[in-house]
Amino acid sequence: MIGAIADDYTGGTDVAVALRSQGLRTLLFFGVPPPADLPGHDAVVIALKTRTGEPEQAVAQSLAALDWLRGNGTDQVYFKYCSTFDSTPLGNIGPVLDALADALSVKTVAMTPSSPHHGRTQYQGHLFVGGTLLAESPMRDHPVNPMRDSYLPRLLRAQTAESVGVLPLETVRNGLADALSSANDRYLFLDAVDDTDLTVIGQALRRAPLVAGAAGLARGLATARPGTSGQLENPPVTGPAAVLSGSCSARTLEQIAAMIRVGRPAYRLDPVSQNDPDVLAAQALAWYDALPGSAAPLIYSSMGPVDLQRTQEVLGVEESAWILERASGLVADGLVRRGVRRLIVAGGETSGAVVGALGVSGGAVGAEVDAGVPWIHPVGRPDLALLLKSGNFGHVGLLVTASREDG
Ligand SMILES: Nc1ncnc2c1ncn2[C@@H]1O[C@H](COP(=O)(O)OP(=O)(O)OP(=O)(O)O)[C@@H](O)[C@H]1O
Ligand SMILES: O=C(O)[C@@H](O)C(=O)CO
Repeated sequence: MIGAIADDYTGGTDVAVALRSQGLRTLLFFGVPPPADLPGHDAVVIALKTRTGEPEQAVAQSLAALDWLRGNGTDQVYFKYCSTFDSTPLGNIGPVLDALADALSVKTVAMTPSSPHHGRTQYQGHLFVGGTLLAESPMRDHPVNPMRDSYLPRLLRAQTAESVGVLPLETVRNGLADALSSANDRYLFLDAVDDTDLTVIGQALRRAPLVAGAAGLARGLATARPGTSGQLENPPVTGPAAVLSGSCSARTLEQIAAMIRVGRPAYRLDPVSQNDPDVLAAQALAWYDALPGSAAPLIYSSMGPVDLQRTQEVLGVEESAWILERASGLVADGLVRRGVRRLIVAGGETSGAVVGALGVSGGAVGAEVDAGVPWIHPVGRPDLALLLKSGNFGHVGLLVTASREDG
């Protein structure tokens, strides 16, 4: 069984749907699950909220997830980080990898954030986003972890004392097995620019106890698994929809503009004018209560880099994120109590706050609305569906279409 540990919640849904797409019956948990009788499955994803915050906590939670996975029949652990390698010089990818590799006594961990389905590719150790170097993509303005370098070994070396190397594309395509067996580096970034590369890598790594990367390599590993056995099915959920966004990623901003363009009611959470998250949330819910129509509304704090910098100068990066994440959780809870049945959330951290506030411990992976964006059917809540959208995922009209009455 493949057991994946994802460092954020939207990353968890992304890797879960990648495994599912290759026929693996996949269970998704938010946080380390309690002991339970699980339905038949071929893969488990434990989504954590460890991308940002203290490295010690990220390590402790990842090791707890590892213990759970080993106790539940996992023969291959996959550490899922972001396809744009979201992290800072303090971590948390390096510290978590060090801890997992030590715990599993692994000499070399092969990895790549390449995920061609999402337009991410690795060439000569450099990460590209839609053909643009990472550091020249909109990720350079990310609110919490701006990515200002594109060379993966340098990014990881800042986070670990272990050695880091690259397998160039030519070696991946001609001589991968030899290169892997003679590798001396603790971490090895494998170039991959298309799905065939990832399938070949997945085959070569099918017995590796620990592999890391984004959804692309998880898909490659899944293709190497024999005897897959169908899907866990969930009927579609109907009922009122709402969109909640804390993502400031470029694609989310375009999706929000599309919501506003088609005339959806929209309410902006502004932490500068109100820095008490409870009041901020109460005001948004009062606005929702006064809405006349039935069109799914948008509640958002998303803003472009210039406005964002201004907010962060006033409140600080962590404080503004904390206010908005707490407010988003309260708003989500209030919306569901008011009858929202399809809740669409943009942003990984924001999704973490929402899932926590709703007390959702996990769910089945349902229909994929767009690459890496599946509906999640929370355990014990057959009347509720969540769409947790990674910041840069989805077509421009995704928020509009997913929240339509027939979405
Ligand atoms: N107006 C704002 N001012 C300051 N911080 C904000 C604002 N809006 C959102 N944030 C914070 O920015 C962070 C956005 O991260 P989040 O993970 O939710 O989105 P993302 O990075 O676009 O998504 P993903 O991680 O899926 O790529 C959150 O912590 C959120 O609270
Ligand atoms: O890999 C990605 O880009 C996403 O799954 C993600 O991690 C978003 O937070």
